Amino acid sequence: MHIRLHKVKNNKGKGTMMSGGDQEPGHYYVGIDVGTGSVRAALVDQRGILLAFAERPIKKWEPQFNHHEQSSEDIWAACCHVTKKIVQGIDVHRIRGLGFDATCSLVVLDKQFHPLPVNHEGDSYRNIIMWLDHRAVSQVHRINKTKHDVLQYVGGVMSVEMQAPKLLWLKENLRETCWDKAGHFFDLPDFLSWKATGVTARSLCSLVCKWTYSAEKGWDDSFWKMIGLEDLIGDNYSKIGNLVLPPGTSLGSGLTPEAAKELGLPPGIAVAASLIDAHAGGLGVIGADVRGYGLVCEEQPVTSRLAVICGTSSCHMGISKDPIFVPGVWGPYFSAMVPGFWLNEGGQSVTGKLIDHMVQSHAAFPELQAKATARCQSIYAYLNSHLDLIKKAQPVGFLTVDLHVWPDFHGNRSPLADLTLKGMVTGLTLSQGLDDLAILYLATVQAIAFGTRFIIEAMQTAGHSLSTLFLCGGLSKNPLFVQMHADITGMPVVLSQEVESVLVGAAVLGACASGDFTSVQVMSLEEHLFILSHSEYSLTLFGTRSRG
Ligand SMILES: Nc1ncnc2c1ncn2[C@@H]1O[C@H](COP(=O)(O)OP(=O)(O)O)[C@@H](O)[C@H]1O
Ligand SMILES: O=C(CO)[C@H](O)[C@H](O)COP(=O)(O)O
Repeated sequence: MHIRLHKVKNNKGKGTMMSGGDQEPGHYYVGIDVGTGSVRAALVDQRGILLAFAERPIKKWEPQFNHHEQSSEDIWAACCHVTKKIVQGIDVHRIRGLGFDATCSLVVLDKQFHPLPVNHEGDSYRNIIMWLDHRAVSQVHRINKTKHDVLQYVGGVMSVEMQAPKLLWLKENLRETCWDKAGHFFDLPDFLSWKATGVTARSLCSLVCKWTYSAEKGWDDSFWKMIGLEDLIGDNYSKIGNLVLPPGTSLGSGLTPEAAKELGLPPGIAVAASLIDAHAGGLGVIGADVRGYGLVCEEQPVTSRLAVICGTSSCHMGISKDPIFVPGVWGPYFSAMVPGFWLNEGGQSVTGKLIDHMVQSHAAFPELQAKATARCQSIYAYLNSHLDLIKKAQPVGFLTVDLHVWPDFHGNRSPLADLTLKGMVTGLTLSQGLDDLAILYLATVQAIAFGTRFIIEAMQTAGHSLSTLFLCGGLSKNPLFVQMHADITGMPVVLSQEVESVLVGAAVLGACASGDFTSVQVMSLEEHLFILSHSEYSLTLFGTRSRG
């Protein structure tokens, strides 16, 4: 069976400015999404429709193997650049709110809010330890050996990608140049809302998901004492956050005059407590209105949906009314994504990054680039059409019969929760041509999709009842990636017609903070189906093919 594609609603105004000609003047909201590789901004209207979009790459450093760093100044400058672009030519006084989402990277500032170095070189421009940084291996092993109760709420095992091991690494390795001088440790989403408002409040999303904060009980002093970071308890946790707000809450007096000037927005507009990027994507898609398309999830509670946010990494977000403990899957986190629901977050630490790595490091990559450029196609569009040609000779299921990839090139986040795992490829031959590259690419995509199936099976075994996937993020623009997820999980995959769903999630935060909407979960349609504020959400549906 081939992919079926239904446009179910009009994508009015996409990519254009609302001119006021055929539309009533209304309110606008700005969403800013800081991914691993770039910053994106969008102008979104009251119906959740994206009117303008801009993107800018951000810098990354890898000074040593497994050390990944960024700069908060570089990221803020990119936020300003893209925001100025999307508001060009519009009446900025119609903008009512601003929301940020970002990767869960660790930003370090001194007591005067100046950047501090997180590296042995003492380069304070590089003041961010990125989420995928695996420098704190020894620290996370020691943290896990404590078997402290807070670990139950991160899948039973803390990940090296969370903040506690990174903080301990800074204390043990950069005591004088960083730790002793530090005044503020922020998750990147919270750094951005502080930069915009001057308010140091943290989002419940960041602190619950990455810092062991409990929505019900707050910080646990005994954990920080047990792991040797008792100094963070002082001054009522002022360095890591003592005012914790639900995502979408309006912060202080809104956008400061200084930040307003830098972003090209009016001062005083509402700025929301932020979300981690995967959670903004989850919020952007999980509540979509799918009535009328014959999907099994139409008759099921929202807890039957799994949002999969696929960019550099993939994050698998499933919600439940009661806490579900899934070994090796992060959470359960209360109210960290959808208010009032528990969240489990499965993940694969590198997916887009793995595909890019496999393709770019192959001997036939220069040939691929040259051929794709000659056809004005992206390398992935070219590879997908090349696979279509090969498939004419052999059915797709047979192409990778002898070639298998184990995708844990950066450890396994879920459900094995083992950072020491490595990647593998079996079935290699001496062939180095374009066919070989295309088939290796296919095997990599299939391996990632099997990884998703593995996570889903762990979640189902623990008590989730999942039936439908909702994909978003850069990889959801790749039809092969989407189709393999449908084939290999045996589940239908729903895509939004608005491909920038993560940004819609960020703008929903701004809309909520503005007071124009009462909650990020504003409309209750039926007892078990809700939609977010973007009620005209448009969908593209992909059919399911049977396994094998
Ligand atoms: N049109 C596309 N086709 C195939 N892959 C894509 C496409 N667009 C983006 N990607 C892949 O998606 C990944 C980046 O996704 P994105 O959501 O932008 O990442 P991040 O949020 O981590 O910065 C990269 O691996 C990139 O190669
Ligand atoms: O840990 C995560 C979410 O909890 C994400 O993997 C991290 O934020 C990076 O996201 P992306 O792959 O979209 O850049």
